[in-house]
Amino acid sequence: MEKPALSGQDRQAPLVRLERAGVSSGGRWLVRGVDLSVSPGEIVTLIGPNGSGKSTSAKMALGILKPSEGKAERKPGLKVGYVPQKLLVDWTLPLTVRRFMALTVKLPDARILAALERTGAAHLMRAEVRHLSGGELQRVLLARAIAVSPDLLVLDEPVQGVDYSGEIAIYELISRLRTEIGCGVLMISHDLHLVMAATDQVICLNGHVCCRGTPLVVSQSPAFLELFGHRAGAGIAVYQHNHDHVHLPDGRVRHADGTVSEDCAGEHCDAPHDHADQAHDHCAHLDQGHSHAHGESCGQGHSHDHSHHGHSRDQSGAPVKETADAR
Ligand SMILES: Nc1ncnc2c1ncn2[C@@H]1O[C@H](COP(=O)(O)OP(=O)(O)OP(=O)(O)O)[C@@H](O)[C@H]1O
Repeated sequence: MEKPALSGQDRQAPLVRLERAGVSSGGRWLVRGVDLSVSPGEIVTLIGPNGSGKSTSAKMALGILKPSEGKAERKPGLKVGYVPQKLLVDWTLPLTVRRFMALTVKLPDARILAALERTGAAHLMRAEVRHLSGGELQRVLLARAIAVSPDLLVLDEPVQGVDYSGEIAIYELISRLRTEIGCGVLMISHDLHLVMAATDQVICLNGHVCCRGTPLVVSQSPAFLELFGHRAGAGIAVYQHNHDHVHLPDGRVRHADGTVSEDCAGEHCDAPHDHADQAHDHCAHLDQGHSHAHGESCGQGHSHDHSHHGHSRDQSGAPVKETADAR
């Protein structure tokens, strides 16, 4: 494994950086020419079809795979929390969440509980892992990843086996964890239908970097549309909330059309909170698992334009298969 080369105390320095990195195996390139960096507090999402090199790129970033060409650099002493795509667990054996959390890293119960509390899974501490639902398992895996107080979270398909509303809740959770912990996040998403708007950068792979940018830029990029078809571009939902009014410091309200009034009566907003962010990523009620159609009021005291729609997913019902927890 190569040595981390990033010089390190600057908090804004990238936690991890790939430069023109590629891996070849058995005489063929698995992925090539990958440039990416993740800084503290930043979320970078890798998308792309099956076999496009997402996991391979993440493994180069983690140091599990050494690039055959290009560079992979990590901040010295980098602590990584990893949610792998697949787990090596014998599901015929009883295994409680508590034991599972401490399988690869020795963790005191208090730390396990605190991590589970952060992901809304404290009540599952004594549950058997094999009995967890898809969403519960992902919360437990996230808890296990954050229990090591990571600088960087690497999440390989963190919403697999999770239904639509649960998927939004998990994205909300990841976004909140990033803010609370201040870690960087490198996320792999196979799902092209719902990309978290909190993502600072989406990198679309297809054996090489096909396009990159903000979620909206990528969803409209000709390379993305060519790769996935125009239907994917039309169906992709960037999960964001576009508030339709802004509460001004003097208490008045500026509406989407630029007019200003004394209040926001008629806009389903009885909570005088700040709506100034036009695409923020937090809406606590979504953690309770419900969702809204585009432009629909959430009925939770303020009005949103919820842009998550056009979604479908393959529900295998068997979120965890086998192999390779590289933590
Ligand atoms: N250890 C390996 N040896 C040889 N080939 C590999 C190895 N790991 C992955 N590959 C191949 O490399 C390519 C990229 O695989 P990778 O797992 O990175 O894709 P991915 O985008 O994460 O796919 P998926 O969405 O299906 O998980 C695939 O063609 C895969 O078969």
